[in-house]
Amino acid sequence: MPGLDATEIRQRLNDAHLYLCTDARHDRGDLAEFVDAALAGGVDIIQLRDKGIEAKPELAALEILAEACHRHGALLAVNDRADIARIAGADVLHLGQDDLPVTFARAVAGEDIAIGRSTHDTDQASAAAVEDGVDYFCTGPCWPTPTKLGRPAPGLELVRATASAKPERPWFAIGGIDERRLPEVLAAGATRIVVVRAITEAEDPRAAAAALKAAVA
Ligand SMILES: Cc1ncc(COP(=O)(O)OP(=O)(O)O)c(N)n1
Ligand SMILES: Cc1nc(C(=O)O)sc1CCOP(=O)(O)O
Ligand SMILES: [Mg+2]
Repeated sequence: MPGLDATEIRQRLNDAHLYLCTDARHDRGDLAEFVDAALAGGVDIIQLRDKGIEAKPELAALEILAEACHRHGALLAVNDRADIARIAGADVLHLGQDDLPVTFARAVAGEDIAIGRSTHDTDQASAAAVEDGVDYFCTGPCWPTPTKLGRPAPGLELVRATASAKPERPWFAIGGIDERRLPEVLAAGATRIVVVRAITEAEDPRAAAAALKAAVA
């Protein structure tokens, strides 16, 4: 499958509103069906986030995600690992504050990939809004979340501060967001969101994604 170039990826990133992180669902064995449903519901970007997964199963899971993303016109994202992102032909690499520095990650992952940054306070968000090589950033957690245990939550105050700063780069709110809480996130000024459990744990992932997408887009 031919990959998208950097300009197309950035354009799609700019148009994206709903970003999903999922693990490889080895416990359920339904990755292909799950991602197909989430994408059919309107997810714009899917990240494989499976902490501690070995390279071979990670690449196998990414092959499933890549095929589904291609079919649905969505972006494929890899968490943490620039080498895996490059081999998998991912569109996006997501890096946290303690992950690879962006210059090293870009040297490994190549030019035709967008790089995202996690931020947890206003200094980090302001830096990510202008840092060379960064294409988008996330602010969170909006609420404490079992998906990222031990990460203190700056809450919606960080969303408000980021929205007031009017960054030129796309940015997403993350952490504890679900359909019930989404109106508060939007009222705080976010126009793009990242979710995990709101879709991965939904009985009907397609309906869950569609409800979030309708509210956020
Ligand atoms: C889209 C998106 N936003 C934030 C994160 C969190 O990244 P990080 O802080 O590096 O934590 P881990 O996910 O690696 O545990 C993310 N992965 N994706
Ligand atoms: C992976 C991750 N990163 C966060 C951050 O703030 O950077 S919050 C988070 C987990 C979000 O999961 P859920 O939607 O299940 O609450
Ligand atoms: Mg990380």
